[in-house]
Amino acid sequence: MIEFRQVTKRYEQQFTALRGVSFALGRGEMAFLTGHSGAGKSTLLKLIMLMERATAGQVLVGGQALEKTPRRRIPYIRRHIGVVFQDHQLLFDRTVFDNVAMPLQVTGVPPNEIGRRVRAALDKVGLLKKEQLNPISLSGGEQQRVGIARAVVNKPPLLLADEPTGNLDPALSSEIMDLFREFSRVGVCVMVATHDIGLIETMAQRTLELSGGELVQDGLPTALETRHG
Ligand SMILES: Nc1ncnc2c1ncn2[C@@H]1O[C@H](COP(=O)(O)OP(=O)(O)OP(=O)(O)O)[C@@H](O)[C@H]1O
Repeated sequence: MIEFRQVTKRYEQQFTALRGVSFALGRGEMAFLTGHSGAGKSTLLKLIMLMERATAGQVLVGGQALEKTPRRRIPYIRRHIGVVFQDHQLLFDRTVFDNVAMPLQVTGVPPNEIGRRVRAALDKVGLLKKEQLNPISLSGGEQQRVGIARAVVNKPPLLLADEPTGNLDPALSSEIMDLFREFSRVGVCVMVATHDIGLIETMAQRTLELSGGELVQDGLPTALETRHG
């Protein structure tokens, strides 16, 4: 689903944010992406979302090499990627339902189909009963779950999350991770960028670690623990 082949990203022809990064993540696979601040995590996610382009090497999403993607195709590619942010970027002037419906409205899905799909997404994150509330009245963990419902409402084959548990306590964080794991079980490829080593260690999932723009680890977190501990 995602493949990096010797990817290098240099900003403004000088600062190298990623250097020779190679890995592949398949359909239904889940992995954490970790590393110190400035290690290149956001840059890696931006390359997948086509918010930045690689300076060298190849990024493939769904088997397609992104460097050949013309600008006009970018919105189409992005529609196949669900994104979850730390601050979840919900709109507080509309209901939970309307927040989740947004990606469908912009692509012109008919209203009764929107209702069906939004409720299916809210059901998956356990928020069906809260569809008419304003997200401001929800807890931080619930707000993050609304963000996840919005990210998956299009049924994207790929789900990216950037520090999705940054503001949550450990119990809520592991609930959110369980949700991601469920999506991966039904075939979604999930990549979660996080600083939270404690969370990674409890999850026993494949972990890609960046350091100074290089991929220094790709494996289970026991290896990470040994290196850091
Ligand atoms: N648009 C840009 N122009 C120039 N340099 C940039 C740009 N974006 C990121 N960088 C630099 O690239 C490096 C990697 O940044 P990136 O945001 O990918 O790191 P990160 O691992 O996500 O960090 P954090 O965990 O703090 O978000 C940093 O040194 C950053 O300053």
